[in-house]
Amino acid sequence: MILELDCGNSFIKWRVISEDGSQRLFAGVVDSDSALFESLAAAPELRVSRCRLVSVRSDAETEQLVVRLRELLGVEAVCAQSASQVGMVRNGYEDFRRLGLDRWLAVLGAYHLGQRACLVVDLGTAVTADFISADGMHQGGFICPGLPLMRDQLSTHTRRIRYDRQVALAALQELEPGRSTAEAVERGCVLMLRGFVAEQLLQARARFPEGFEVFLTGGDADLVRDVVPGAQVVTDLVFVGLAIACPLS
Ligand SMILES: Nc1ncnc2c1ncn2[C@@H]1O[C@H](COP(=O)(O)OP(=O)(O)OP(=O)(O)O)[C@@H](O)[C@H]1O
Ligand SMILES: CC(C)(CO)[C@@H](O)C(=O)NCCC(=O)O
Ligand SMILES: [K+]
Repeated sequence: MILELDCGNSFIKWRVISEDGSQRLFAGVVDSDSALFESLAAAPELRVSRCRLVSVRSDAETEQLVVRLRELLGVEAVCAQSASQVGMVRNGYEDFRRLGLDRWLAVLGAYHLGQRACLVVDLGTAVTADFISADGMHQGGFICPGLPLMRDQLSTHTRRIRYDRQVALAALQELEPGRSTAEAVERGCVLMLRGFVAEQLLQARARFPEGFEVFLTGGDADLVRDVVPGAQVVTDLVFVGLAIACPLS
């Protein structure tokens, strides 16, 4: 079994796939290294033989996780590294090492699945958009705060924006002007995301008149999916790229 980890800024997405990669055996989302090991301990008949991971955390945090994987599971994790090119796909950053590895892997995954020009939007702690031309050139992208950061900033920097998490979930049943703080903030922030995605779509249309594929990923992808009819929501997009960047044989 192969353990795959996508270590984001707030959560670790993990999954266990079969040796040949054809089956997804276990999967989960956790908020800490220790929660990860608890989840793995609870997976019945888990036998991890190999491991690959991508991390946008600090080198020290990533190294600490690699050490614990070695100690607790006896596996040597292979970590995705920056590259200026993988296959046809070329990194468009001035300094390719600066492009977030989750973005780079999502770009690799999208181009592999789409086989033509692509727009990739990843909606997590941060929201990112990346453009790839039909011949595999990454043209750069955009970064902005994601939903959790927008909410937090509003409550941190105001006195009276306060509401209950449960109320917040109910507020997103529709997007009419809010009639409570929870509705006003939750819907306002979702509309920011949707506006961002709509703008990326306009840019992609202008850049790629021959047509393009849109990929949405990240925990909040469902909140914007209907902004882009025809978009593919690929929850595992980073893992698709991880398998390309870190082949294990
Ligand atoms: N099962 C889940 N656990 C945690 N968050 C979830 C879950 N399902 C949806 N979400 C949403 O996903 C968002 C977090 O996204 P995601 O897990 O893609 O990113 P992250 O690890 O926080 O950040 P990033 O990978 O961008 O650094 C939260 O805003 C939350 O609302
Ligand atoms: C933008 C995030 C936080 C998204 O997870 C990550 O890709 C990252 O830390 N990137 C480094 C900065 C950059 O991509 O330019
Ligand atoms: K991410």
